[in-house]
Amino acid sequence: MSRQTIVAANWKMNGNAELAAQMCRGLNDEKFNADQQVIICPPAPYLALLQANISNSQIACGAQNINENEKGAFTGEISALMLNDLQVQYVILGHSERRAMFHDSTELVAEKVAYALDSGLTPILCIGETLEEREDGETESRLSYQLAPVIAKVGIESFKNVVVAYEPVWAIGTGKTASAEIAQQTHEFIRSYLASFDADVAQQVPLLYGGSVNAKNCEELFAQADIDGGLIGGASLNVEEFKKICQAV
Ligand SMILES: O=C[C@H](O)COP(=O)(O)O
Repeated sequence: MSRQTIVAANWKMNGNAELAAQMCRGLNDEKFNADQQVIICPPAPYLALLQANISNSQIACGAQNINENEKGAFTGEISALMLNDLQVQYVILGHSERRAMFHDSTELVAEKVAYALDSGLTPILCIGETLEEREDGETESRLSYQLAPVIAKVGIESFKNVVVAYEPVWAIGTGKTASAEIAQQTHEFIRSYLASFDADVAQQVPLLYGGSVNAKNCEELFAQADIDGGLIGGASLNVEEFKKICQAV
């Protein structure tokens, strides 16, 4: 079955109003494949600016995180309702930087995914192993450990509205991409793990690869059977390079 292909930009804490304007100018007139979605996830202050200036119906915006509460005294946080207000459709959850630096535990990520889904947002759920875990042969157990609480919380049916991004921590921002073979093997495992809950749902979930993807290595990665696109960090800060990546999927 054919799945939606997605190229998502995660600017992390980078970019400015000028990059937002350049990105809109550069991408609005691009022609993408019929089933393709492009998602730009800037820092929250630039969401409204991008939303207002994107005119291509295949480009959507995403946030990089939400709080698991509806509203209240949570200084510095943003809520799903605020994203609804701006008509933002996607939200990255469980990124390894948030798990490592901001204490987003697997249970908290599951809560955030549940809250995002309840609010009509589409979560881009990030999972991935460290280099040590890979070398110790723990990749699969780590990935299932990260997926299991989310499946337990929201149910496998809800994964029809979830995008999963596999991002090996050792490949993020390091210039060391997983080889296409390793990435495919791992994506195949993720799909088979989801299939152990529901085979039909597993076939529908877009699985993105993230970790030092650039205009040179993306084609081989995107050609793999279980890689449905990418979550792009550093290379998404350059409009021309990001365009090439979008065209390669
Ligand atoms: O969310 C994006 C990933 O962390 C990948 O970042 P990167 O492309 O800079 O390695």
